[in-house]
Amino acid sequence: MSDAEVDLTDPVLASEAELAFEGALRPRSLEEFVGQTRVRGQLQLLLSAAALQQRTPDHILLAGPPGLGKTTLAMIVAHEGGRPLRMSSGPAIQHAGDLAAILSSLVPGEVLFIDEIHRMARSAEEMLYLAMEDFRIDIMVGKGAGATSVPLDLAPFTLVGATTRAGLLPNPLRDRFGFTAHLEFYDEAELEQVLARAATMLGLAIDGEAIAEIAGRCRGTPRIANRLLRRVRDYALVHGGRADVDAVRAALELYDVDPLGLDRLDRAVMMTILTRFGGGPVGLNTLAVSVGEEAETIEAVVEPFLVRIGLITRTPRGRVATPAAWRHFGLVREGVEGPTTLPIDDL
Ligand SMILES: Nc1ncnc2c1ncn2[C@@H]1O[C@H](COP(=O)(O)OP(=O)(O)OP(=O)(O)O)[C@@H](O)[C@H]1O
Ligand SMILES: [Mg+2]
Repeated sequence: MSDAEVDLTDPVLASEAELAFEGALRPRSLEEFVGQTRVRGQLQLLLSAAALQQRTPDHILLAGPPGLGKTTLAMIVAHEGGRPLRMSSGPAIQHAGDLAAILSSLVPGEVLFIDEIHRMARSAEEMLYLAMEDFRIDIMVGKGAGATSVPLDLAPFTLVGATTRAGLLPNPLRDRFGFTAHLEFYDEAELEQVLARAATMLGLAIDGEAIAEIAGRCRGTPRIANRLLRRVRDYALVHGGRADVDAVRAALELYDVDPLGLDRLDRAVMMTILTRFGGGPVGLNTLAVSVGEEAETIEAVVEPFLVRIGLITRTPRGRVATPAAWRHFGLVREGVEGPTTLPIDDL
């Protein structure tokens, strides 16, 4: 998702001012970047080796759900190497010519960030293969029988691609990245660090218990953590109280964020599987139509988190609700004996 767009699937909508603030909260170095220990180590090695040999680092693909730090890492790659950064996105590259214009104007060593790279035009994708491999493109001059292709040398650059749907990238493109980083959801301890850092930057006095409560409810996602923190700040401000655990609970209830961090769309998806399809299996497209949302959003935004917390599983025949899901929503599957509700701690 590009940072210019407001994420409509987010539990708490962001205003423009808040998007700007999100930018200000971005860690600027690998050292400041919380969590993703594995990816951080891998990136560190790749960047240090390139620096030692004084060459441009290999191309990097960053894959994972929205809000886990892909754009942030792309900026860090440029910043750590002291390289200029050019930002573009798949949807902005609808013709090979759009890409040729960008590639031919890169300066040596520049980092080219293409967000949502899976949404780039096919013709541009093919141009990119050659550019990534040989730092060269072929430009077509003229039309019809008289058309000729003219090779154009490019400055060496590092491509950083980001995608929420690595599976949609054609193999030839995926294979040309020297390294693919799969970003994972953050655990609660890491999210607490993200929140503590953001609270300091916001000048918000908040206690550890309140931070832990938010960390447990932000879908393993730093972007959501930062947004929920701002809603808690608002709540404390308006009610003239402290940003304590009561303020967190009240604010998050107001914004429909449940104790597991599920937002309205997550719950709509779960309730559809549970009540309309008897727990599944249900196919992705059927599910998307039933909740009135794009299949891509369900697959990239909603599903990874529901799978991760064990509420659904993906099977070849479709999505299936787990026993934990029936319990969380206090429902009983038809034909199955059992208690109607269990405390959430049992999940
Ligand atoms: N590891 C981290 N440590 C601290 N803050 C982080 C971290 N990762 C992300 N953030 C915060 O979360 C926000 C969202 O991160 P970012 O924009 O990089 O996500 P993204 O993966 O590019 O999302 P999208 O797929 O929607 O573009 C940033 O403003 C940043 O402050
Ligand atoms: Mg991004």
